[in-house]
Amino acid sequence: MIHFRLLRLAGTATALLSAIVLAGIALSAVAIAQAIATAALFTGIVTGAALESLTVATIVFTGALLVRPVLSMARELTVHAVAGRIKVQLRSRILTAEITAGPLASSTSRSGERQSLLVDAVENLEPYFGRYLPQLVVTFVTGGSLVAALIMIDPVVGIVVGAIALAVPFIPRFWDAALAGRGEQHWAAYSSLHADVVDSIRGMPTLKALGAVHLRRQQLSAAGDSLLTATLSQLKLSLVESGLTSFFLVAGPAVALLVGAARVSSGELAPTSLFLVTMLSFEVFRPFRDLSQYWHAGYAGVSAGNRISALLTNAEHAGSGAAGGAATATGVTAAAPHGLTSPHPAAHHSDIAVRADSLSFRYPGADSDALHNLNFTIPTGSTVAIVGESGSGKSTFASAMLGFAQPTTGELVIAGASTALLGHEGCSPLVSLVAQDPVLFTGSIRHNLQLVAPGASDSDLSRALFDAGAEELLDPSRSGLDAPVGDNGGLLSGGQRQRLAITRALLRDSPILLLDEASSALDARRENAILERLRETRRADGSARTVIVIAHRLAPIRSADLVLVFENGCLAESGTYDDLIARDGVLTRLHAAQTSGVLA
Ligand SMILES: Nc1ncnc2c1ncn2[C@@H]1O[C@H](COP(=O)(O)OP(=O)(O)OP(=O)(O)O)[C@@H](O)[C@H]1O
Repeated sequence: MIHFRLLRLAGTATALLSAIVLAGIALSAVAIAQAIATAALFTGIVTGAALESLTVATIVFTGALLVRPVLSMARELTVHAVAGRIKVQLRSRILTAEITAGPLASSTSRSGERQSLLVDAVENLEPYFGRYLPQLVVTFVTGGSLVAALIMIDPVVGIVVGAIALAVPFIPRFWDAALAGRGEQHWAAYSSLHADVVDSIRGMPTLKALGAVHLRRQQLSAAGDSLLTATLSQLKLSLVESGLTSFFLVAGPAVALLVGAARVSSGELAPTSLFLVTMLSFEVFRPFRDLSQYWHAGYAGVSAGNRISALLTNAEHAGSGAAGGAATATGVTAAAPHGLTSPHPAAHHSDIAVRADSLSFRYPGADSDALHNLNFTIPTGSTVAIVGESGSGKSTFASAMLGFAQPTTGELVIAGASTALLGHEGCSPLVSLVAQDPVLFTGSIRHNLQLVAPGASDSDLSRALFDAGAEELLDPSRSGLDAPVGDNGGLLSGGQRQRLAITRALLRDSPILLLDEASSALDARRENAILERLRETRRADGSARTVIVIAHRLAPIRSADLVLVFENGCLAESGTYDDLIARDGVLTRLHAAQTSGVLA
């Protein structure tokens, strides 16, 4: 089972795999030399040869005895070095793929499943690359050479041994498909259980609050049973395979001995050659025996490798769209295909921060657009509010701003450059997103802030906390910047978490700050005060920052320079709050619904 797709996963370590193969072949060569010396010694003893004539055989035998452990150690070290390198490379490729694919791709798969792919699937590939694959090559090289040698000594014994040796790896190929299928089932059951456990741990407070712990326990227990069934079903088939392989491995040398003895009695093989033929026959099957220990690693590696390959291939496809003709936001230009707006050196200083030009976006597999034919401009330095009912496309627009949701048709231009050309890599320095439920990392306030601004001084951090209205976090009685935030900010209130996330975004100093319900945990008065402060803050170079606020609540949008009202993915209306309310359109309806309590 050499899968070339899997070989590609080994990346630059493929060449190093040959070092393991060479060490394996060297070990086999030493074992063969030892076998030949043993045969010579036996023959010498049986025929009563002079001791001096056995000196060479004795030296070879002893030398092989000493060299074998050294070579074994060298091979083990190479296996660990190569496998370690492959794992590091693969994990880094998977993480890069995850980052490139962005939140849209991850929203269609479970985080626990992705976690088991990153940890367990990569771990499963270690024995595949480090043991199974090199041993496969060693087995065919040494087994094939020995059978050829046996044929030269005695064609009949050689052909019989060759035929049995061929049966060992080929007979199991009849149920390859069944084993691969069960391997897939096993992996699916394993990763699903893993994902359920991750979900349960993450959602434990919710499960307890809902009184659903018992039900969840039952579901986990059922998932555990499915995994057990899948494991046993795979194990049964593996055991049949191992049994058959073991039979051939024992029968092979025995048959060689019988055939050799028959050839001796018929006078076609010298009795003294029988020792050599028997010893060499044992050596033909020794690498097969080693290989049979790694059958399981082979199947497990193929199932894991297939999943990793699929993920990487999907990411490459997804990435090729965004990265096609990509240019960095630093002004490196590329030819703009299909008339897209290409980045230019003045991109950061454009008067227009954002321009949607007949922008439409449809999620893969959806039957309607999440964003439909949007046309508007957002001037640089302005504060803009995007409002709309739930599901109207506000967060999808935020994904488009970050280069994750690439326009299905039309164009989204940020600071003079098309997001299709910028890709996520290019959009990221231009747009800092703060989501409603931001992720904080275990550690101190300083640790979370310096994640984006490693060189920022304490006064920079304090100013940013002030600008985000989070100055109470500097309270010395709470250890100030060194105060721990807890697991995902568990030691902070919802509003403090959100303001710390806004501070983090401010420290990135990007031209556009995008707040997606980022202050929803605050009361309206405080939310307004923070937005006012954000309007006043300047970037490090003194230029005005464009602030885009996605809001459910109407209170924070009253003072916005421009309000964009989304409805079913379309731009229903736009203007200042007062103009729109005076127009008595969609915003008025939203306003009325909110004040009457229909909308939250
Ligand atoms: N990952 C996704 N895959 C498929 N469809 C999606 C995905 N995310 C959102 N949608 C759909 O796209 C439409 C717009 O969703 P979006 O999240 O942008 O709305 P929203 O205005 O931000 O809503 P809310 O105010 O509730 O957050 C909805 O119909 C939603 O069901």
